[in-house]
Amino acid sequence: MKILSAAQTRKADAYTIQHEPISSLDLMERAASALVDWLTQRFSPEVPFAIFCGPGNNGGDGLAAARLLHNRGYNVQVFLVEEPDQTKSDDFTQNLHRLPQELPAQSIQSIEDFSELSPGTVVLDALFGSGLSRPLRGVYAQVVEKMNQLGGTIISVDVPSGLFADEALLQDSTVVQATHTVTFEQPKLSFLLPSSGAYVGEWHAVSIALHPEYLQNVASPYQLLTPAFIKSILKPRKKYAHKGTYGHALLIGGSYGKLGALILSAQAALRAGVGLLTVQVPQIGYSIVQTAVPEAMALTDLHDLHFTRFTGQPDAYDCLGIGPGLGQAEDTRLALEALFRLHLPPLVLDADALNLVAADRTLLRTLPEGSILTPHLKEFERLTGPATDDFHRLQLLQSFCQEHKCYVVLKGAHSCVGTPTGEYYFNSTGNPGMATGGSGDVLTGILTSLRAQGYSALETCLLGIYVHGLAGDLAAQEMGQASLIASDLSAFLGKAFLAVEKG
Ligand SMILES: NC(=O)C1=CN([C@@H]2O[C@H](COP(=O)(O)OP(=O)(O)OC[C@H]3O[C@@H](n4cnc5c(N)ncnc54)[C@H](OP(=O)(O)O)[C@@H]3O)[C@@H](O)[C@H]2O)[C@H](O)CC1
Ligand SMILES: [K+]
Repeated sequence: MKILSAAQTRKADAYTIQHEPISSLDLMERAASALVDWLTQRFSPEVPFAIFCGPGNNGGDGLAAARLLHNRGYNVQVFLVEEPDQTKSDDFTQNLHRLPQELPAQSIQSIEDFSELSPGTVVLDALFGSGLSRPLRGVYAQVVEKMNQLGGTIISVDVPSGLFADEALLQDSTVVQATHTVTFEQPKLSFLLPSSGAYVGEWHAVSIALHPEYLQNVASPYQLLTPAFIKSILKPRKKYAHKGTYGHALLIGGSYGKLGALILSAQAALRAGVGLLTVQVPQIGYSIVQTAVPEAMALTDLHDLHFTRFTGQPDAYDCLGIGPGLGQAEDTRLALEALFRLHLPPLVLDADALNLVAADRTLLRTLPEGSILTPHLKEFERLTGPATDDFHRLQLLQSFCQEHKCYVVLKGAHSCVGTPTGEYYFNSTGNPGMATGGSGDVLTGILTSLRAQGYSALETCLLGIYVHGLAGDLAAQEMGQASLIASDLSAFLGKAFLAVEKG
């Protein structure tokens, strides 16, 4: 699913109005009824609504929704938040005139006009949407602060007021803290980024049937992963397959006290379908891995406690994953330097391998093309330096991937895959229960496994993050988020793949 900028959304509107054709007022009516359908499915007519409308078409949506809710028997109050002589959009004005007599719009021109709401009132935030052009000030900021203080349910129409759809927030901006955001057609880019996304609550995209031609042809570097798209990547298994058909992966990692990370990766790699798996561990890990992961073959390092030299044959493997529990000893760094000088199969680098690369620019310069790196925000910052905000971080992601011709899985609530050709893919699965030790090691195992099975680097990243998050969602449905641990992710991988196959 393409993520459109605010400007592209406006062009989509205009294209739809022109080519459907449909009047802008009727498109607003279509948006408002999609919003009201969403509301009436979740709130019964006993629930009172207070609808706060701004001066533009976001406010117009609010007015139209007020009328539709009122006509369906809901108890609605309408408030117009306005600055003196601020121009109103045409469709706003038309919908203001359409309000029934018994539903007067009350004007709020200063915070003193803000009357108390009855307990349990649901606030509908229709102040500003994709047309926000500057931070909220004056009565708008005061009303938003009051809304947030009420502590009740707030449903934002299209975008939480005060948030830009595709630009960073300025320091100490006033923004609605939404419980839910009902957005039209697609999520906005700011919904998928950590700091701005925190205001959105749960977002729900409702279709308003924007013209498909525009959506098909518009160019956007930003995509949100969908079940159908992921299903199109999944390769079906062949009847006459043998274990060699599904590749041979190698995982290097584990060090004193951190063997578990490597074991989690190994179990995940097997559950993600690789045909053969070999792990290289320090001497202390030999009997541990042979016991914990009997399906894996084991190589040992000469050193007792950590990785100091690759002891296998590179061309025996279809993908090499390195990093889980690796440690950052000096002789491990040297071993990585020597490894990068070999002719290697495709690489997946995680955790300590990333930190070693970040600390040594020569390692970064010799990073093989097409490698997959899986940093979390902190590890990424070590690679590129600090980002001023989430949008700046996306620029750093793009230039890093282009400079090093690599793929980066930037892990987070909506993990983002950066590519050497400048695209960004946002994940749509996963939950906060996955913020637990070892979750990243499982992802490394999945990615190494998929790459060894012959998926391209990009397919590996997209399918890998999707099933990793989906396994987490399926596990959380059974055990809740707090009790979810990394090994549950591997345990639910099979169900995740089955769910992807079903589509
Ligand atoms: N395809 C769709 O998604 C559809 C969306 N719809 C709704 O339309 C809004 C976008 O409407 P728009 O009128 O472009 O923008 P807003 O309603 O967000 O507000 C713009 C007006 O507000 C003024 N403004 C902007 N920022 C501020 C501010 N910080 N303080 C005060 N006033 C502000 C702006 O005036 P300026 O000229 O001063 O910038 C505008 O007057 C979208 O979000 C959806 O809700 C359609 O209903 C259907 C299709
Ligand atoms: K809004």
